[in-house]
Amino acid sequence: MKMSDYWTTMASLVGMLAFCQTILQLVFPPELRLAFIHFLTRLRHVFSSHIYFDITEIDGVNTNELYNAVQLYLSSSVTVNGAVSSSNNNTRLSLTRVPNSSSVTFGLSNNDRITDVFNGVTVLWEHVVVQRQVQSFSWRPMPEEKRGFTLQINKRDKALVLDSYLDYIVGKSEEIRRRNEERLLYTNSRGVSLDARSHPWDSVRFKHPSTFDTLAMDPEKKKRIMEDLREFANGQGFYQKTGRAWKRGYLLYGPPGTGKSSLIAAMANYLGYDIYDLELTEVQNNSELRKLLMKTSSKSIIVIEDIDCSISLTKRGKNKKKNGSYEYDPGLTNGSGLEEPGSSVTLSGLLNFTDGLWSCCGSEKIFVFTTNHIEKLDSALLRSGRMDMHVHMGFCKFPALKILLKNYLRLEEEDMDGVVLKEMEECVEEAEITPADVSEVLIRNRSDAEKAVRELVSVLKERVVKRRKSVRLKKKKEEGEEGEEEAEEEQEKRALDSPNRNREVFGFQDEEDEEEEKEK
Ligand SMILES: Nc1ncnc2c1ncn2[C@@H]1O[C@H](COP(=O)(O)OP(=O)(O)OP(=O)(O)O)[C@@H](O)[C@H]1O
Ligand SMILES: [Mg+2]
Repeated sequence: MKMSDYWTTMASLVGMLAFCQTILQLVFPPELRLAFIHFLTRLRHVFSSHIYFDITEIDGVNTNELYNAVQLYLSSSVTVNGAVSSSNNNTRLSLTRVPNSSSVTFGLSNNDRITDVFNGVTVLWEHVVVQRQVQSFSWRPMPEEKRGFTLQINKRDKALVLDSYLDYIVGKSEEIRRRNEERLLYTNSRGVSLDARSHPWDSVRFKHPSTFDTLAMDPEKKKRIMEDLREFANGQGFYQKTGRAWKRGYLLYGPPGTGKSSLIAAMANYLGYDIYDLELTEVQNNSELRKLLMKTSSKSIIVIEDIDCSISLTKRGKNKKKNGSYEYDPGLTNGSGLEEPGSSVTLSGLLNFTDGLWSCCGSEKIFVFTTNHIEKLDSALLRSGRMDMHVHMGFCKFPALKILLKNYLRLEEEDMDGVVLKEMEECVEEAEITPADVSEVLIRNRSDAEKAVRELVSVLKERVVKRRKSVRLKKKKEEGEEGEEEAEEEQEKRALDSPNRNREVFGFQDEEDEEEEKEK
C-alpha cells in the first residue's frame, strides 16, 4: 500500500469515528449513553475468550476488603516486582503520601491497566473509576467517584484464579501491611452520614512508638497478655471448631497514667491491627452504633476509652425506662434527669455491640474498654465473653521501674549503684507513683542519668513521707485523736535521708514484725 493510500484510509476511519460519536451524542441522552456503552461492553464480554471480575470499593453496605487488598498488592507489585513494572512501561502510576506517613504509596491511576503473572498465568488488572451522576440536589458538595478493579483472565484459567490467586493476594497484602508497620487509627464524629456508601470513620496513619518492650509493667503479666494475643491471632481454627465468634474483649483498668492507652498501642503494634477509637458520646443511638460496627474491618482493635466518663453509666435496673429498655445518662443531663433528645445509646445496645450477633460481622476483632473506675461498670459488661481478660494497670513496681530506667536512661541494673537500687526497691511500691510520673522525672533529666536517678529517689522518698502522713492522719481521724504531726513528719524525713539508714529506720522492720505477730 502506498503512503498516500494509507493516510487516506486513516483519515476516513477518523472521520467515521467522529461521525459515530456525533450520532451517539445526538441519539442517546447522557444517561442512556452510559447504559449503551455498558451494553456494548457486555456484548464484547460474551464473545470474548476472557472472563472479567469486578472488585468494587464498596460492596453493598460494607467496605470491600478485597479491594483494599488488591490495591495494596498491586502497589507493591509495581514497586517490588520488577517483572511487572518493566512489562508495563506505559502504566501511569499515582503517587500518594498520606499525612503522618513517612512513605510514598504507588497506585494505579484512574482507568489504567497493569499485568501480573501468577503461576505462569498472565492476568490483567484495570483500575476503573467512574464519576457518579451529579444529582441536581445533593448534601454532598463533590460528585462521588465509584472505584473498582476489573480482573481480566483467560476463561480456561478461571479455576486457578478463584482457587488460589485471590487468596494469595489477600495473604500478600496482609504481609505488606505488617511489614510497613503503619497502621490506621480511625475515629468517629457526630453527624456523619451513615448511608451505605459513606464511611463514618475518619482515619489517620497511626505510628505510636509504644511496644511491649517499652511498656513498663509486671513481666509476668506482660507475657500472659502477649501469649493471649498470639493465641487469639492464630486461633481461627479453634474459634471455628468451638462455634465462638472470633473476637476477644479486654478491660484495662487502673489510675490515670498507668499505661492503659500505651498498652492498646503496644497491642496494635504487636498484632499489626488497625485501631478504631470509638467516641461513644458522639454516637446518637443504638442503630448508629451498630452501623459503625458494621463498617469496621477485621484485624482491628475497637477501643472505648474511659467508658465510665465518656458516657455516664447507670447500672442496669437503676434507670429502666417505661418501654423496658435501659439507658445511659450520656452526661448531658447534668444530673437533672432531663435527657437531651436523640441521645439514646442504651446499655443493651452497648452489650450487643460487644457480644451480639452484630459483633461478629467481620472477624478477628478485639474490643478494649478502659476505665479508671471498674467499680462503676455494670457486671453484665464485665462478664467473660464480653470482657474476657481484665488487666489491672497499677502503680509502678520495681520491675516496671527498671524497664523505665532502661528505656529512658539506658541504665541496666548492673550499671547502677547497689545502694541506690535498694533504696528505690524499698520506696517505689509505698510511694504509689504512676509510670507517667516516673517518666516525667526521667525525661526532665534525660541528659544526665546520675541526676535523673538522684531526683527520682528524692521524689520517691517525698511521696513515701506524704503517704505515711496521710495514713497517720486518717488513722488519727478515725480514732479521734490529735497528734504531733509536724514532728513526726520531720523525724520521717530525717530517717529517709540518713546515710546509715537501714530497714529498721525505714520502719519496714516494724511492719514486718507486726505482720509476723499477726500471723502468729
Ligand atoms: N506502663 C507504662 N509503661 C511505659 N510508659 C508509660 C506507662 N504508663 C504510662 N506511661 C507514660 O505515661 C504517659 C501516659 O500514659 P497513658 O496515656 O498510657 O496512661 P493511661 O493509663 O491511658 O492514662 P488515662 O487513664 O489518663 O488515659 C505515656 O505517654 C507513657 O509515656
Ligand atoms: Mg488513656
